Amino acid sequence: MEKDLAKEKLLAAKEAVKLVKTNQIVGLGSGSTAEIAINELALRMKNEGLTIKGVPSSNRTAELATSLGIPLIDINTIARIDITIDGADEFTPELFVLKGGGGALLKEKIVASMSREEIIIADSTKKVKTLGRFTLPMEVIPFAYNYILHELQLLNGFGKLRMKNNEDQPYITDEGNNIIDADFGLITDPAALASKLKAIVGVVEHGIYINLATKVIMGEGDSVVTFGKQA
Ligand SMILES: O=C[C@H](O)[C@H](O)[C@H](O)COP(=O)(O)O
Repeated sequence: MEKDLAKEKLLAAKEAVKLVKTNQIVGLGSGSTAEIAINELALRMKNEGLTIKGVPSSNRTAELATSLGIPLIDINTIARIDITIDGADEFTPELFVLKGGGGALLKEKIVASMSREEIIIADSTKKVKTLGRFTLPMEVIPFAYNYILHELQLLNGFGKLRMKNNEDQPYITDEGNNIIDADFGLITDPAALASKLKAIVGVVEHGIYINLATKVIMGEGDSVVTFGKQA
């Protein structure tokens, strides 16, 4: 039977949004699954009087949250975020996560790093045994992209500069950088790869999350499955 991914995303989003308490500062993720959660948050505000302040992880998310009446707070005026709900391109049951398919990984990772709880929500196609089925997005300084593409080859990887949809121009992130999508095959040692990538000059950030996600909530069929310590 074909999976109903929209339903699985909605189930995961609803479950995650139940964890949000009134007066919390809430990190707002990016991407199609996170956007469902943002809509659900707005519904709880309207129906239950939930009061929150949101920290958006992308310009697009900021626009969506504002259009739904979710008040935002400047990330540089706060020390911590109580809870963040975000999507993922892949995750493992051990809570390694790969993100950045939508190009928002840098701000998402900053928001995640400031969050006491980082809740990843996903449909069941996102669960993998080992990261690497999806290419690994990396945010890079435009001046350095060609150098970085060569350095990735020395790590037995293959990178490609992401282009804008239907255009001959490189994709530009919210922070004015480029994205390289890198293929390393299956990533059997995410920590080792992560530190090698961070050591390349010009790499701003990569999409591997290690010790950042506190819980993954996955929709599967008609129910949700939770991964993580508090599962
Ligand atoms: O840059 C994009 C983000 O990391 C997204 O959270 C990720 O790509 C998953 O997006 P979606 O929920 O649309 O599959």
